[in-house]
Amino acid sequence: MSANDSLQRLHEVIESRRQGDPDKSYVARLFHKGTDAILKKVGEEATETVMAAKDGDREKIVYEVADLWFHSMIALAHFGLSPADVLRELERREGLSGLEEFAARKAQARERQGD
Ligand SMILES: N=c1c2ncn([C@@H]3O[C@H](COP(=O)(O)OP(=O)(O)OP(=O)(O)O)[C@@H](O)[C@H]3O)c2ncn1[C@@H]1O[C@H](COP(=O)(O)O)[C@@H](O)[C@H]1O
Repeated sequence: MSANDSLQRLHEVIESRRQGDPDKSYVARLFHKGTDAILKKVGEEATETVMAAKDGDREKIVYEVADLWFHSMIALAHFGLSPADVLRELERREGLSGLEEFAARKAQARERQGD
């Protein structure tokens, strides 16, 4: 089973909870609470990831990144998106140097300011 398949399977479980019972499903509960609650969890898990990394705790980093990915996937689904959309964007960037992309973006911004 590839990483893509695992993410897609989790996405399908998340989607299946959209109209679920908030008393029986954590995902359904978060969908029910809405945008702010979902984004708050993404923020919390990102912070916890940073804290685990600052501690250099490799096991905790994996645990917190799993929480972060999971809650980010709920956020994606909430906005009608899926992991496939993110993977497509990462594939689009393949072979594109981050530094070159940054320089091109800066040049574009300078051109816009000159307009
Ligand atoms: N991968 C996960 C997953 N990761 C984390 N969590 C839950 O996310 C919650 C929030 O994590 P926290 O660390 O913040 O825990 P907390 O301290 O209880 O939360 P707070 O009080 O801080 O808000 C916890 O209750 C975790 O159990 C998850 N809950 C569900 N899944 C997947 O989603 C599927 C559907 O879950 P249900 O919707 O509950 O059926 C499951 O089968 C799993 O595959």
